[in-house]
Amino acid sequence: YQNVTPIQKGDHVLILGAGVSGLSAAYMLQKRGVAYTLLEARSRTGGRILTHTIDKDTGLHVELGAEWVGASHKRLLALCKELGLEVEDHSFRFYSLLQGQYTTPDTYQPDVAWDKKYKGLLEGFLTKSEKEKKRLDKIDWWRYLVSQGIPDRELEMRELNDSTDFGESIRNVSAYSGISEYAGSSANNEMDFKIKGGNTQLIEKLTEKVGTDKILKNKKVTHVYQENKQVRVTCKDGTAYTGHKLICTLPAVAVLDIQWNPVLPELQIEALQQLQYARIIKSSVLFTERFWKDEALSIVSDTLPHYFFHTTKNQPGSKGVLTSYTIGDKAHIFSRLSTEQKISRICQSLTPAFGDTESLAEMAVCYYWADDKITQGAYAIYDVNQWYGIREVIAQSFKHVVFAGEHIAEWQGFMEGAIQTGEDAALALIG
Ligand SMILES: Cc1cc2nc3c(=O)[nH]c(=O)nc-3n(C[C@H](O)[C@H](O)[C@H](O)COP(=O)(O)OP(=O)(O)OC[C@H]3O[C@@H](n4cnc5c(N)ncnc54)[C@H](O)[C@@H]3O)c2cc1C
Repeated sequence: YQNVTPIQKGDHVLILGAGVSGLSAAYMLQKRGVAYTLLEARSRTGGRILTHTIDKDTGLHVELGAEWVGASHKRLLALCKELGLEVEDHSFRFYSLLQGQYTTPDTYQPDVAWDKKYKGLLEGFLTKSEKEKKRLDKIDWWRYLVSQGIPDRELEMRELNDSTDFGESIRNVSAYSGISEYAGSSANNEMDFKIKGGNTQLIEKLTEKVGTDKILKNKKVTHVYQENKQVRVTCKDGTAYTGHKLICTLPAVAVLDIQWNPVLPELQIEALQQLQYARIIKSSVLFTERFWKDEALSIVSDTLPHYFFHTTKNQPGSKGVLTSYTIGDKAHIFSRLSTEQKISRICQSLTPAFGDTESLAEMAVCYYWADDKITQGAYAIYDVNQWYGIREVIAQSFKHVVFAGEHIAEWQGFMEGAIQTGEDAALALIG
């Protein structure tokens, strides 16, 4: 946030988007006594944090958006503490289901020599120069691993595991993005905790602090006019709001959807157009019993539903929910099935592990983020040449406007990154 002119006493800040980034920005401004208004297109706050009660009788809930709080996510953890929210263990054991063969974690035999080499590559990354990091950004993660001699079976596992993290094949991920993610992550790869009662608790607490009267819902901003000393926005419903500065936390497609006057710099528009968002569908199936027995069950598979985990771990009762987390091309194909077909497909995929379970499935709730009209994807994915090529350009402030959000953060793709950029944008304006 260089070259940002700070606000003056009495100035008013407009914040576009009441996801966790916009709410964190507002909370920071509120603590510093700065006036603000949040404008949110949806009829709810939270954006890509979306807890859903799947079974009203038992209160079992699932996360349709962000799931895990990582052990390295210091700002998120500090915010939870400050707001009196408890985080609970949400880590899993990894089973695998490959070519119809079900394998328990204790029987999986990693390739010892490759394991050692891989650990060395991650450690080595931490001392790499900027020049070397930029070089890594020029090739994809898959090709980089091949160039380092990864055995075929390990490559297959990395593709299945890492594509779950990135939401697309690792051929669409720059080697810089891949290695920096794993070199900087906790032992559980940031799949450590979740907020007790659901991640939406964070949104509710932030909303309380920020003030419901300051958050205007159903306000889809369509135009941003920047004048000499102020910024004016108009919304789809014809209403208009004025401020002295603006924090824009919208995902790339939503930024491009706005008519900017004056227009955004051409390079920034091109960069926003190049940024892809991962195709992810989460399908949560409610079962009448937890036939999988292991509360910490998760299964990496080569089947269409891709990755399964026991979402209701730590939630009481005999009923339970398995969520399938399907990515990329698979997500698109899976999303086009009816809910009944999705349940069947999930149960069929699990047959080698548990036999016929379809009669135990009560219902399912599915959310395909690529079909979300506002985000058009789950989270940003930085392809070859993009981390160093376009991220900074997208993040560049423009007159009275400062940008924030998951897609431009160091902890990109995580709640942590959304919070960090929201807070930092507010601090940059405060000066
Ligand atoms: C399937 C999935 C799984 C995930 N898993 C994890 C995880 O395990 N751990 C983790 O930490 N993170 C995870 N994430 C990422 C995390 O959800 C995001 O990083 C974070 O919630 C993004 O917050 P944000 O405020 O930047 O964006 P958003 O939450 O998208 O907020 C932007 C807001 O802007 C609003 N908006 C858009 N256009 C306009 C407009 N024109 N006018 C007004 N408002 C507008 C939107 O409605 C939205 O509310 C996951 C995300 C998804 C989708």
